[in-house]
Amino acid sequence: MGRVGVLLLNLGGPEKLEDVGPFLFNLFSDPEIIRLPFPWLQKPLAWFIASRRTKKSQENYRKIGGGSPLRRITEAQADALKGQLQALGQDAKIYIGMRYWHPYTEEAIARIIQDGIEKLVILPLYPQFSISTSGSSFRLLEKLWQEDPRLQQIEYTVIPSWYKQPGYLQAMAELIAQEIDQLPNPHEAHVFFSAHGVPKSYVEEAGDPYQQEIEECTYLIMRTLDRPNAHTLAYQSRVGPVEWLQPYTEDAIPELATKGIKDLVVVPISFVSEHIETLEEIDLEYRELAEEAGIHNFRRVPALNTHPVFIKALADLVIDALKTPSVKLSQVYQMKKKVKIYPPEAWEWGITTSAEVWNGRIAMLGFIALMIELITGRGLLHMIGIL
Ligand SMILES: C=CC1=C(C)c2cc3[nH]c(cc4nc(cc5[nH]c(cc1n2)c(C)c5CCC(=O)O)C(CCC(=O)O)=C4C)c(C)c3C=C
Ligand SMILES: [Fe+2]
Ligand SMILES: [Fe+2]
Repeated sequence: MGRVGVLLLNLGGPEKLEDVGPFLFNLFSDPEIIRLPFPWLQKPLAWFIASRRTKKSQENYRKIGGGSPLRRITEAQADALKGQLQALGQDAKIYIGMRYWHPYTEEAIARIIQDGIEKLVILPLYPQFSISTSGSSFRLLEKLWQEDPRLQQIEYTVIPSWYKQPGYLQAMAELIAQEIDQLPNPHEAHVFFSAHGVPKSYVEEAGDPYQQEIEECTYLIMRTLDRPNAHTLAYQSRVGPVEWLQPYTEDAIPELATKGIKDLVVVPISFVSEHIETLEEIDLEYRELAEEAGIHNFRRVPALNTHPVFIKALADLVIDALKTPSVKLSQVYQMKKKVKIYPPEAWEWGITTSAEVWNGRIAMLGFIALMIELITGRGLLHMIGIL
């Protein structure tokens, strides 16, 4: 085998408070995060939503130490994975490609080319597939592949999702068992899975397999845990006015309290690293909500981070992927076959590489100037006689 690389895909997070605004702009510029019927609206709307959200989001990042720990944790996972692969006799270079912040996917790809990688495994750090997460990174990669003939020389394979991997299930079950056993009445603990939500239309209209994969994953973890405890699945972190997957975590917690539940073990299920939604939303907001509702024993299961059983699971995934026939980026959407691409024409125009963010800002300024001109009846276009 030639030179082997592993590309870990992740979301990225603002490292400092001043990164929050541009990070949110990148996120909302993604047509897989806000699906609009008119692609030209994407950038102006991204700017509008990002600027309205920045202050609130900064306050949350301030509460967890002034920035996201995601880069640091992902780098630690990459180091641990490299070591584990080496122990299994597989040399590989590990690359980190974030979707919305540094180190960007484009930077990782540039280094993969520079290093002369001949065989590449593409591994998203999301156990379950969603259009809005792994799907978005795969689309970006597809675009980069189409644009660069040097990438077409690389033999690559994609791991679309891996929530059934036994080592992953084992590591999750171990962490849950540890928390249950620290409660005064372990058998009464209610295991509360809190998944990151997505808009309901993603599942019902666009065919996102995310909900189904989350439900199956929850079932498999409970089976691996093999305890008689009751469990619930709910969805957290809703953004915007549309309906998201239900039940919402913030409704499900008080409802469990009304049923007399006093001991809760909260399991973040859709993400493998600590991030703002575990450290702020669950640890601060939901804990307070539970306390007010009368749930006094509230424990949160830590994210996997560099849990050795989890790192071994990632290494096994890589080694298996190198042995089996390759999966192409264009096949992923066929495999997740219910997924409809919406709107189709958005992909001609809409993919936002982080390098294009400046174009977006210029487009946004142009749009604002046009709006001002249409409202006031004065401006450049009137001066040159177009309006
Ligand atoms: C599997 C995990 C995730 C899914 C699914 C997901 C969908 C999704 N997210 C937003 C909007 C936001 N996400 C934000 C941060 C964020 N999201 C995830 C994971 C998933 N998102 C992570 C790990 C993080 C945080 C990284 C970190 O900094 O630690 C944010 C920014 C934070 C905030 O302002 O609250 C937004 C906004 C949408 C709209 C969406 C599905 C369409
Ligand atoms: Fe998110
Ligand atoms: Fe979120």
